[in-house]
Amino acid sequence: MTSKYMTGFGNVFETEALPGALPLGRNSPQKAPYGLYAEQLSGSPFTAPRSTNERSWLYRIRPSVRHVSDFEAHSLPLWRSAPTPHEGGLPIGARRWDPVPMPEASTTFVEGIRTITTAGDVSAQSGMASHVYVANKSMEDEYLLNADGELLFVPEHGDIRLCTEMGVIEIEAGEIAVIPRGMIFRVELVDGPARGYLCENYGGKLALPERGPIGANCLANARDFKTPVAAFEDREVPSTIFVKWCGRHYRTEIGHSPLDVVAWHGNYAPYKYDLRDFSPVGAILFDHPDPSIFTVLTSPSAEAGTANIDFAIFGERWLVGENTFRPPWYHRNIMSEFMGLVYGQYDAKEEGFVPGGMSLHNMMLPHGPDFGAFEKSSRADLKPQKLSGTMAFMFETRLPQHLTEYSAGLETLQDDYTDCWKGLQKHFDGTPEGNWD
Ligand SMILES: O=C(O)Cc1cc(O)ccc1O
Ligand SMILES: [Fe+2]
Repeated sequence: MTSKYMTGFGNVFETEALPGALPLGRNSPQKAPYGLYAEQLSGSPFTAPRSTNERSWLYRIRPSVRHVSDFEAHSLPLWRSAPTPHEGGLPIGARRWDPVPMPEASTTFVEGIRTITTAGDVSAQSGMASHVYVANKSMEDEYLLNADGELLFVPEHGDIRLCTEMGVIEIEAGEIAVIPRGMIFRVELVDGPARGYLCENYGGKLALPERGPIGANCLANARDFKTPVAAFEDREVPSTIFVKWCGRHYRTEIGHSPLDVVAWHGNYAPYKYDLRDFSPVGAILFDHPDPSIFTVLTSPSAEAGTANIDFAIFGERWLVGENTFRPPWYHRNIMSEFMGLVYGQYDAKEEGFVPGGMSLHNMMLPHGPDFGAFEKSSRADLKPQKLSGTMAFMFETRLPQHLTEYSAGLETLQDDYTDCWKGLQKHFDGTPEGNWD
């Protein structure tokens, strides 16, 4: 199956899977074409400024009150929501994990969500959660509605297909997708088991960052984002919708597929993006700029420049800085940094940080290149160097991130991570050159 997309970020789109299904000139005709029901899906308050106002009109076989109405409690103990403070024993300190093991038992995407960190408060619509998903089974006649936040998918292994109310998105490692808050969808596996990272954004919607003096081009360009065309299912089979609402899980049983939107228009919609389309702008003479230059998407908070989440990537690029220590510097940061690796090697941690693995460097806690990276880069011949075949990323938030009981107890948690800095010796000997023997 090849999905079809419309291009642009935040555009007002219109799309119909059957000719004439989209009413012309009005949103709510007395009788919508094909006997469809008209329904508005509001992603922002009605009165939000135009720049952040998001809503779509959906023309569907049944209104969603026929899909999602009677709930029973459901248990998904590993999919947690903020706040989860102080579950992980010692709450602070740098942490790194090898990949979450693939499950042996049959596991769908919903069953395979494992929360690694949470930040903020889901009911206050502020903060986020970093998850890993593992799945070896497609969701069949099963769907998810997450009222708690939009979901940013970062696949690491295995292609997945996101069948949503507003169309079908396929993504592979190197691509991302965002499913808006409240959208119903299911996840299918395209080529076997899948694993990836998931950022659940409780706060302001992910948007393109300002470019400032960079100007009108580069970084993530709006035209490279893709939103699916309308696609609907008219399938009458017993089906389950899982609902996550204020951190609790529910389920509702219905007799048909809820993916029954025949046409839609608006600017509240899912999208995908190929991270390899990102055009990095960096230091072309000296020094290592702040990683914010690699921000793909940002979830704003009410405070300017203080993101609820920045999603930044570290992909292919040239390093050309003269008389420069080229990897990231040592630092402490008021924001907290969850990192993952999709493929390749990360220049500050060539060993130990592997694809599918992850690390957490929390608010104001020190970190930086490991001993090997420091030694190598301090002594390297500074010819232009291409970092190839690599894609690391960061979910960075203004809020501290808390481990869950699950992530603190994961068998793949590296108990020797902080040893990676143990070799860093004193080079100070009172002379301006220092001692580099
Ligand atoms: O800690 C990290 O590896 C992420 C990071 C990368 C970088 O280039 C600069 C700062 C930073 O926090
Ligand atoms: Fe950092």
